[in-house]
Amino acid sequence: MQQCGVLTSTETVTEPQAKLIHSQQRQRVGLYGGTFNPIHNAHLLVADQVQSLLCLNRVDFMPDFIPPHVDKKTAIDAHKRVEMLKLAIKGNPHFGIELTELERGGVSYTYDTMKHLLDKNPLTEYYFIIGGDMVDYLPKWHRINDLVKLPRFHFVGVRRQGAQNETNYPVIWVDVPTVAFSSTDIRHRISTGQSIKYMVPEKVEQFIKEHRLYHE
Ligand SMILES: Nc1ncnc2c1ncn2[C@@H]1O[C@H](COP(=O)(O)OP(=O)(O)OP(=O)(O)O)[C@@H](O)[C@H]1O
Ligand SMILES: O=C(O)c1ccc[n+]([C@@H]2O[C@H](COP(=O)([O-])O)[C@@H](O)[C@H]2O)c1
Repeated sequence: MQQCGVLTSTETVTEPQAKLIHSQQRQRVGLYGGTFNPIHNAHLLVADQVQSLLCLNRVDFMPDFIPPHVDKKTAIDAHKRVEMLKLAIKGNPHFGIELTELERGGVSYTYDTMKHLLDKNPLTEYYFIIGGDMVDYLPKWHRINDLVKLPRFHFVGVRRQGAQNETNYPVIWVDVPTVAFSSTDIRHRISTGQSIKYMVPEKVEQFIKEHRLYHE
């Protein structure tokens, strides 16, 4: 079991120790960007495992406005995606929601988002969580070479079935049990009348039913 505490000392602190203490005072925040159309249990499992394995103070789910993927189908409106996120994370003190991309509007390029968040929060170290499919896609990301050079920014990769899960860009890989399904699978199951029980939190399932989402 990893210890995630902050260093304390009653003795005179040497410079390297001071630097260590200083670095540990920084907030370590995981950012989990996605369309979350809808959020599902694999997202929650990934966020929970990464938070605990990397000793992050918290993980913020960050819904995108227009996903940079050209081939992505239009998602349902942002308000409903956020409502489902709220229901899904309720009660977990390590989970939060970052709304900056919805507030900014337009295409949600991660470089633009990170420039903004890093400037706004100079003591925060960011860990941007991506699935293996997104890792494969990194060469096509907007200003990727500038993004990976940003200070206090790290990519955290989680392997995903069906992806190559390979890159030359710097990625901290975290071993998380693989769960194969996606939001696409869930939307498909709903539109064809199949059960999504245990694939999304119960409250999210209820919300989808009440609002007749994804029924086509
Ligand atoms: N089952 C999974 N295992 C690991 N990572 C996942 C999984 N599902 C989604 N992710 C990752 O979560 C992030 C947000 O994903 P997103 O909201 O697009 O979900 P999705 O299930 O991939 O959706 P869709 O099927 O609509 O593309 C991405 O980095 C994606 O790679
Ligand atoms: O900045 C980019 O070019 C870029 C390209 C692909 C994906 N992303 C981000 O990666 C996250 C996951 O993307 P998606 O398409 O799976 O929702 C989301 O926060 C996107 O904004 C970012």
